[in-house]
Amino acid sequence: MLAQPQRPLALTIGEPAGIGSDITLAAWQQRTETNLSAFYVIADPDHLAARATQLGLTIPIQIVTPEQASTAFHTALPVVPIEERATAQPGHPDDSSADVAIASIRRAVRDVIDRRASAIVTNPISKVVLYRRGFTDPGHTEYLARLAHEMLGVDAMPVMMLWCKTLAVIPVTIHVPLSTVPQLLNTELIVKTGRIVVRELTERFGIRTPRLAVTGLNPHAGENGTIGDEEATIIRPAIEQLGALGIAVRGPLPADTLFHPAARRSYDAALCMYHDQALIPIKTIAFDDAVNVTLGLPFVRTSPDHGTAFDIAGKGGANPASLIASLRLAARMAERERAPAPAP
Ligand SMILES: NC(=O)C1=CN([C@@H]2O[C@H](COP(=O)(O)OP(=O)(O)OC[C@H]3O[C@@H](n4cnc5c(N)ncnc54)[C@H](O)[C@@H]3O)[C@@H](O)[C@H]2O)C=CC1
Ligand SMILES: NCC(=O)COP(=O)(O)O
Repeated sequence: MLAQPQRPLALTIGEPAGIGSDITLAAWQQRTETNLSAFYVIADPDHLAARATQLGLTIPIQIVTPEQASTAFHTALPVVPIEERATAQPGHPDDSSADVAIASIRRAVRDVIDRRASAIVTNPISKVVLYRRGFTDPGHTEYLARLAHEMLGVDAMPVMMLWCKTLAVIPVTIHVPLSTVPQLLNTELIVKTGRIVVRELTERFGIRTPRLAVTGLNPHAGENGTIGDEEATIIRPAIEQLGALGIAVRGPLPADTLFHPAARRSYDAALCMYHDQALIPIKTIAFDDAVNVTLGLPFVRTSPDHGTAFDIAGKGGANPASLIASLRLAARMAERERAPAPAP
């Protein structure tokens, strides 16, 4: 069977006052030397053009349908327009911000479900701006699962993974207050998360037998129960269940010694108990080009590891490397999805 031509990637604009526009323009400019697959950005074209002017860039912008994007991509930045008008100045989100960000995400999901796009790449949103508008999900990760249910009828458990070439980390609990982590952690959650990670590292990353390392929650992984008992009551039973499923898994391991180079070579992904335990190590070693991947969804979604960077938006200092890495990884994952399965 012949493979069909690759569909373009759908890129959301994110928070209009953030650096989403800056790094999108820069990524398109670097499309040849970074070997980018075609993408289109879902945005207010006038707002994007104004940002290019603010940055002193001369970049051709072409309004397209998703079907026209791959052809246009060679000579212009393809923009699929949304109805909502963005009015926010760099660094200053306004009343238009949340509606634009949400409309862009919804359109991207629609396009990937309707097979006009091969995968979704999201620019950073400002969570607090969305919350003020009544947005009830903690972030993209959970919102995309909600949209998968709303638009596709699929019940997905989304799993956040931050990935770079030498490390993959998964926060089992995500955007929750640290004080609630011990109540939210449970054996079933760790097992379900671990199973999704192993399935997707196999299917979407081509790792035949993924090796998991699981952190403890407490210092020194509880020091045999003398510094907390979550390792014994919650985490170790989860590791035993994952092991009984044939998964290569170790732990609970002290988190403070799990991320030096030699330790990192001993596993393919680290399951961590809370957000900062996972994200601090990867943002420390690879802030410029780590990628946020949502596992567990019925479509591919990646995103830069950083946020809206209001302090530098529109000023010319935004590094597009993490967005470029996100576009490249999404294209690779979508390509793997598209490849015909090997004969049994
Ligand atoms: N996927 C998403 O939508 C994400 C959204 N956020 C949101 O972003 C907002 C701001 O978050 P912060 O914690 O301030 O983190 P941030 O990543 O936006 O900024 C932290 C520091 O890194 C710098 N920085 C970030 N990206 C950069 C780039 N590409 N090039 C050069 N410098 C860069 C910023 O200028 C700032 O000094 C929050 O509202 C948060 O919710 C944060 C992470 C991911
Ligand atoms: N700290 C990572 C982050 O905030 C990304 O969240 P999401 O919007 O991708 O769910």
